[in-house]
Amino acid sequence: MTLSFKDKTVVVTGAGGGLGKAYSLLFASRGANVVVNDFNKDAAQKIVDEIKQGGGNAIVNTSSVTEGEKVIQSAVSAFGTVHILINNAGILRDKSFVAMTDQDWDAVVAVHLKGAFSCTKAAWPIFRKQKFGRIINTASAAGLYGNFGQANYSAAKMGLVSFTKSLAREGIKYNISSVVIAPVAASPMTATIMPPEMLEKMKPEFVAPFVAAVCHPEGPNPSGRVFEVGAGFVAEIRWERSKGRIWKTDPSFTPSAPTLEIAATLPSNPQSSPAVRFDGKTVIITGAGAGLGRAYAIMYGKLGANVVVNDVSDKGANAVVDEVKAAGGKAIAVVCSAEEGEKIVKAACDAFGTVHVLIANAGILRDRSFTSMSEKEWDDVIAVHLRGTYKCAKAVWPVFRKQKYGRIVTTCSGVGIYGNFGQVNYSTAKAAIMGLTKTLGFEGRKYNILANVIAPSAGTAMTMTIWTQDMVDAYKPDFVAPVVGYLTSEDNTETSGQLFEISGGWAAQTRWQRAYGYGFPSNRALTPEDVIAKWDVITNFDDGKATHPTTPSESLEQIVANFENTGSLLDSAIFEDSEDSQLVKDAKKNAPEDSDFTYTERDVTLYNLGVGATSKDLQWTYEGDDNFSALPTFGVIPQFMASAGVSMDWAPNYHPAKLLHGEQYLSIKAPIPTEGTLVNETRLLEVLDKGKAASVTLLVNTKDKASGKLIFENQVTVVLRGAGGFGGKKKGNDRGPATAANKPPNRAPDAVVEEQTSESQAALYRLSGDYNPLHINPDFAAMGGFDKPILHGLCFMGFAGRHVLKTFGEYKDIKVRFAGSVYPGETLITEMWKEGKKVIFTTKVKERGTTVLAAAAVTLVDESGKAKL
Ligand SMILES: CCCCCCC[C@@H](O)CC(=O)SCCNC(=O)CCNC(=O)[C@H](O)C(C)(C)COP(=O)(O)OP(=O)(O)OC[C@H]1O[C@@H](n2cnc3c(N)ncnc32)[C@H](O)[C@@H]1OP(=O)(O)O
Repeated sequence: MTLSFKDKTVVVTGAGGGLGKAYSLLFASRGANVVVNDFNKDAAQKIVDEIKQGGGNAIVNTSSVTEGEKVIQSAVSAFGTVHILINNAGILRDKSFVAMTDQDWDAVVAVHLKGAFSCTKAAWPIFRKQKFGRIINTASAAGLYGNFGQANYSAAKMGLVSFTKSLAREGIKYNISSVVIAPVAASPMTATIMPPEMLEKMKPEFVAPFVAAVCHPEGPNPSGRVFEVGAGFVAEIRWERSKGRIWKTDPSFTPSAPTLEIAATLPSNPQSSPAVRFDGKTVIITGAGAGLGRAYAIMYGKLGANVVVNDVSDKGANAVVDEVKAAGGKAIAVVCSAEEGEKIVKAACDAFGTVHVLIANAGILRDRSFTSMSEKEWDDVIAVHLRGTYKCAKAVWPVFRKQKYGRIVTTCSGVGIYGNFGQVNYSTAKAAIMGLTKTLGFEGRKYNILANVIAPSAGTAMTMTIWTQDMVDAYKPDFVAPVVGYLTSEDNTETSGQLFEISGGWAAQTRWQRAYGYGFPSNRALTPEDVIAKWDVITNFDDGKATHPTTPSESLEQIVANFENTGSLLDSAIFEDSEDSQLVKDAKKNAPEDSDFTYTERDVTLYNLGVGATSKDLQWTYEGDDNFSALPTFGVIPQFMASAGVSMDWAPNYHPAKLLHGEQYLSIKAPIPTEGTLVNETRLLEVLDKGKAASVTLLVNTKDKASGKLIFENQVTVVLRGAGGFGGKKKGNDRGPATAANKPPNRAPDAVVEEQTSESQAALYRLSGDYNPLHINPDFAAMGGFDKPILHGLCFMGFAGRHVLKTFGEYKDIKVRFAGSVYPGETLITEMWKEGKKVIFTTKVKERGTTVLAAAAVTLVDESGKAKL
């Protein structure tokens, strides 16, 4: 299936370069009408020109994304409607939090959050009416995990994650999907912060196909879900919550209560000693006039704190001040919006000298379906929650830094984590707070400032309207407060940048869980169809390989590792006729994703049989034999999947049926284990242009996984017939014994062994891991120019290796050139010449007189032929 976007109109914001450009070009190439939005008219025009030259339809739009109506109207005017909106526009104003200005904060929040809101809001009625709409929002690893120097950007980007989730819930009825991606791609924006070698590997063209795949009406429809995409790597990421802990919710539930498994039926919570206290500590709580804020204030009062009770309600704040005083604490009221962070912090310092703890708790609700949500309802919620949290954190930050102590708890919500119908504004603001807090967690460490974010559920004035009385009683704010108390105490010396869900005496940690995902080869173009073909892998959390990145750099690890992924022979046409075979599936388990190779005595026996050992040689075919061992040439087996996993697709005119094994060098560094787990390190050594053919040599070091001890070194050369003539280097480097000419001396051979292979030799040998159809499938062999399937090169090398072993004893290396092919059933004649520690040999096919192994030699462990490795 080739995805077409004919008759679809796509609006791409920030499309003048980078990702936006790649989206525009890809959608246009698949037949879509594209609105190339960018404030830079020339850049946008260039892209439109390029699209038109290619026969596509596109227009320029230069409106600001905060004027979404204008952006969407341009699509309607030119093309009648809009089907797909890609909210991609973004700016960076990176600064450490201490140096960040309100302008830096506001500009980033405006372009990313308000811009996405505004464009989506304008497209929404059109999507609803036509019952089709696809929205792509652009987050970032900085948003998912927080990032040093990006408090503004992390907040905005994380806000978009929940924006997407809430839109997904609202859009489902109208076939409007929204998906959020955290892309890693080179763009004019990232060019300022990444080295050129990395940028080269992170082409925006590796992100665009994913976006096209999920926007297509027949593509996967992962609405509300989050994906990390870059450098050919794609993985879904989702929330994962610990089972958590439950406390008995009686008066013993204090910040000093250690965790318990099951509490309700247990005695009161034991207390830590010394008990957590806040004597002499000043705690600011915003929105403390009622509900959660009030419960916190009273708890801190009881524990001896100076409490700064902030609220917009004069009455509420003063009543709580009285309650705190009654509970034993000192308190003042600061009546103002949480957005007036400086004022609150100044009042705290004036009254108590400094501040030690900030609980950013103030919030409002302006719930409304997205269709009816006004811009004011959006702005007000973002202002109180997000800007309020930012302003208070910002004001308290220099105080905390100076005294090298500070504890912050900010307030998210289950809605911010999971999204909710009718709360697009609230969920966005709440998630953005999470992004901000994670960044504060990073930036604060050095100054002993710990910042955590909580998602509490409690019966408050805000939830009263939607909860039953039973629920309100069971989920008292008092049952959230002790966890907040602990997190902001001196007892917490470690936990920072974390998210906790807390409710009714229960608390759990929530973190990202990322599917292991799929790495597409980073050396060839990715298509939307490729993405769809691997969808199950991209979204598989259940294969035991999911990861838990916690920082942007941990997130990048797999993405950067994919730079080296040049594809797999197993994924290319070479094995395509065996696609459904269980053998191939099993083989794939070993490589190339992880290059481990685990084997048992059964595998050793199977190999030995595959290269001609029989039940007459019990040491090779019976694991119960005292001398049971692998033949030395078994050393080519553990590395096979790793080297076969290197794609050759980049070679000009490459055809898998035309690939032949050209040479093999194996050096045995240690006695060969008869079972175990080895690990392979593969590296490209050489690509030569031999005129008609290309020759490619790889080096694979195979080590014992547990000890790291080197067991084998292999050098593998393949000849790609028909893939030469690309103007490459013709002569290779001298690689010592791996390239030695090994000419037989001018005398009759010292020994000769003759042995017939069986008709089923290749069928047996392939079970050791080389499932190349060239050796079993007559049609595939015909494509390669053979009348019938040929024997594996490594199989007849194994025969010859056994001939030398039987005649002259153990060797520590072997090198051969595959000079001709062998058909299963043919007779091999190995002629050998002993030259000191070396045995030079050649192998011929008796029936045709053809030399099939040339320039071949082994180095004996010892000249006597008796010594073992
Ligand atoms: C990374 C992947 C991991 C491994 C995957 C392996 C998958 C397996 O399933 C594949 C197999 O097992 S295939 C079976 C075993 N191999 C064969 O049957 C190939 C036999 N060899 C031939 O047919 C020819 O030698 C042939 C066709 C190879 C060359 O013959 P000609 O074209 O006639 O070459 P010639 O004119 O003599 O020489 C041209 C230049 O090529 C070099 N050369 C020749 N034979 C070579 C060989 N076997 N290996 C490497 N280089 C070779 C010559 O030196 C010459 O180079 P220059 O011009 O610089 O002197």
